[in-house]
Amino acid sequence: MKRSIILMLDSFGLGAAADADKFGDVGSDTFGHIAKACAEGLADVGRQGPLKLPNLARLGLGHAGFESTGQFAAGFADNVDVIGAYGHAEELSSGKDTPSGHWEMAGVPVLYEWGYFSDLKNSFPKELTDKILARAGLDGFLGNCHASGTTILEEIGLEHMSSGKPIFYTSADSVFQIACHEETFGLENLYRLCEIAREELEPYNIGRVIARPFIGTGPADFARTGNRHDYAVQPPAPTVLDKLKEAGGEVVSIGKIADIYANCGITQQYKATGLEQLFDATLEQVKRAGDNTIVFTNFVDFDSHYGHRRDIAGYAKALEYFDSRLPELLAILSEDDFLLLTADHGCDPTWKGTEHTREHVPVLAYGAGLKAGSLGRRKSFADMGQSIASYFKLEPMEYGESFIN
Ligand SMILES: O=P(O)(O)O[C@H]1O[C@H](CO)[C@@H](O)[C@H]1O
Ligand SMILES: [Mn+2]
Ligand SMILES: [Mn+2]
Repeated sequence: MKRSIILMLDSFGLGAAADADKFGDVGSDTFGHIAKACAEGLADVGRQGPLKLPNLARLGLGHAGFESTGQFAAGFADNVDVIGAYGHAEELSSGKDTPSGHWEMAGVPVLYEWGYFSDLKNSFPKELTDKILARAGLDGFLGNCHASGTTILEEIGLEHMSSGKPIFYTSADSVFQIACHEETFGLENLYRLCEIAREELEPYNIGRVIARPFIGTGPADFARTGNRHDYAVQPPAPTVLDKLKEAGGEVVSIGKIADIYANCGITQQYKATGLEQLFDATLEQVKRAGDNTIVFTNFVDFDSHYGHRRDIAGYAKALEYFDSRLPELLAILSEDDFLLLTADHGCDPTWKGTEHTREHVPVLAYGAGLKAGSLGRRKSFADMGQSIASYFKLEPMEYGESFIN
């Protein structure tokens, strides 16, 4: 029986990439810097002491980090009995965003430039926002800037509630984000507005429109909800998910995966909010999965709750929780299954600003006849897509080199 389980630890980078200078990210290292802060006692909120990830270490995380950066992350050493095949990968895609990382991992790098709204203030062309507002029957909007999604709610969330004007904001990513209160503005109204924006953004080559619903009564208790919805454009070519679907296989999306691939190549989807629910849903779907199935989960919290929020202790605690659940998954895998743990970009919580960081990502592979040991530095995330194609005996992808025979 052939089944591939992909766990995407959103933003869990493994050290700056060779081209990090183009992004202002030289020296960034999501994993290494979290481990360092933990070892120095600087991440003792809700957890304590050195970063402990024994199960990820057995899959080769510490070793992959060593090969990526030239040094073991604090608390990780080579005296671990590694059971997995481990490596790290460089990104071919031009951007350090979520769709680029996911699509490349599935065999389709993004070699063109996305459109960006690069002005920090007055970020959106008036022509564009006028069209969106007219179609939505709204007489104005707030924001119009680069922002952190939680900070902007503290600043203008109340004004949004009293005026009924949606909050439009962006970031260094190719995104158009709309934050609205779930009750005063309404979730369905927000989704409708995002669909209009998606259509009007067509000429701007923007990767994603993101609905950012929130609840609460004021800055002290505003909270974004799990009803976030991403409206991505379609990948530029069929990914390995499309190929497996076409060949009659099942591709099970858990969490944001279906959104990120614009539903392309997905045959079943399950929503879940938070690491615990996402892990539970993954286990449930792995138990149900038959032959020729991919179960693919995006663990978004690492990125959205901790990386972008520059919350080092929160990130460390989340990693430790994730690690503690891994034995449950390993226990239900059979020898033939192909487990892959990776990331889509970095988001170093010790770094300046609130954006992603251009980093290598881990490639932790287990099962599928793979021998324990190093896979080295992979030239593209697409090596994972190519390996999945090879594992399922699909036509080879255009990009990537398989590490599975
Ligand atoms: O600050 P928040 O709203 O979490 O936004 C972040 O999340 C977006 C999509 O992942 C990124 O582009 C970044 O802007
Ligand atoms: Mn991401
Ligand atoms: Mn992000």
